[in-house]
Amino acid sequence: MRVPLDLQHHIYWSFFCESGFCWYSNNQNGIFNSAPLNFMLRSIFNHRLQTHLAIRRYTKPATMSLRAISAKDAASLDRDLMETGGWSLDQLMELAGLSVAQAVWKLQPPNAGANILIVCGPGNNGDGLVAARHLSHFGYNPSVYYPKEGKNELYQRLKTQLRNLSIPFISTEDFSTSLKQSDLLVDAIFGFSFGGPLREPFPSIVSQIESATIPVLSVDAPSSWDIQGGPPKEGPGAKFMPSALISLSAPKPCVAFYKGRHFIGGRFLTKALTDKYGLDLPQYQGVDQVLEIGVDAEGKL
Ligand SMILES: NC(=O)C1=CN([C@@H]2O[C@H](COP(=O)(O)OP(=O)(O)OC[C@H]3O[C@@H](n4cnc5c(N)ncnc54)[C@H](OP(=O)(O)O)[C@@H]3O)[C@@H](O)[C@H]2O)[C@H](O)CC1
Ligand SMILES: [K+]
Repeated sequence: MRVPLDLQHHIYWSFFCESGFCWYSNNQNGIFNSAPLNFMLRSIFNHRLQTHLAIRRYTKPATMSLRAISAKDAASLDRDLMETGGWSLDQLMELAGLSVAQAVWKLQPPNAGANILIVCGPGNNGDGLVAARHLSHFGYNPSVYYPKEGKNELYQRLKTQLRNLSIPFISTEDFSTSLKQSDLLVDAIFGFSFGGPLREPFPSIVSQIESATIPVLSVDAPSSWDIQGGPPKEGPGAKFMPSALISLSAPKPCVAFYKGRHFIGGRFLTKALTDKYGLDLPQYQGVDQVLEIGVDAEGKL
């Protein structure tokens, strides 16, 4: 959500003054050691600091926080959508994947780096497969690493669609080279059904992503993180902090451990459903399938 220009001016000015206040505070034994000057500067900086804090409060809605949904409720919400809401899994994954592709665009339009590596997992977090198709149509050069394929025939159809667009599938041998040659990585390995320590072949994959120097966008949760408890205490993923995260439908509790840019996607919820699960209905703008939000999700868990 955009902050109006005049407000931005105030924010920059108050930030400047706040920085000045810190600089001034660190220089009290230097040129600012006269008592009247000291008092005058402190008043000015305090006034500006208060203005800054007031503006921060005023701008809070610009980085709105949305209530989080537990893994159990997220699975139940998906069942509601499909069993009583008239949705099919294909449709939900299509919109989820489209929002992932739009988040990539917002992070990095193709002219800023078009080589996108998408790592897909065996479950529905593989909506990265859908994102790969949209990214190709958006003008990117996506490639997909799909080390353990899911059993659902839907994934085979998605693979066919990607092959028909000549989107390359990367082999395990080529993964580390491909990682070095890419401009951004989409982590679509595990979402809200991940649990327990990583099983093969994922420990080494997560380790490589964790130490990658390119930006990473994680889908629904940083893969290897416990959905409730955040990063593992040790081992692969313990230091994994993707530069961006897109939560689908609603943030998951592990967002409390996350620092970085945060988007919400999956523009298919109704007010009745968000009310049932105690969630917020994101205020998407125009035709956008994705909305940037803050990271301080408030829990209803
Ligand atoms: N409403 C929405 O917002 C929608 C979100 N979608 C996306 O779907 C995922 C949830 O998909 P789901 O299939 O339930 O689960 P995951 O993709 O998170 O993971 C399941 C697979 O992961 C394997 N797994 C689990 N833990 C481990 C582990 N420790 N090590 C290795 N592998 C693991 C699991 O393997 P099993 O052997 O246990 O079966 C599964 O294969 C959600 O997060 C969104 O991204 C959809 O688009 C629908 C709408
Ligand atoms: K993920």
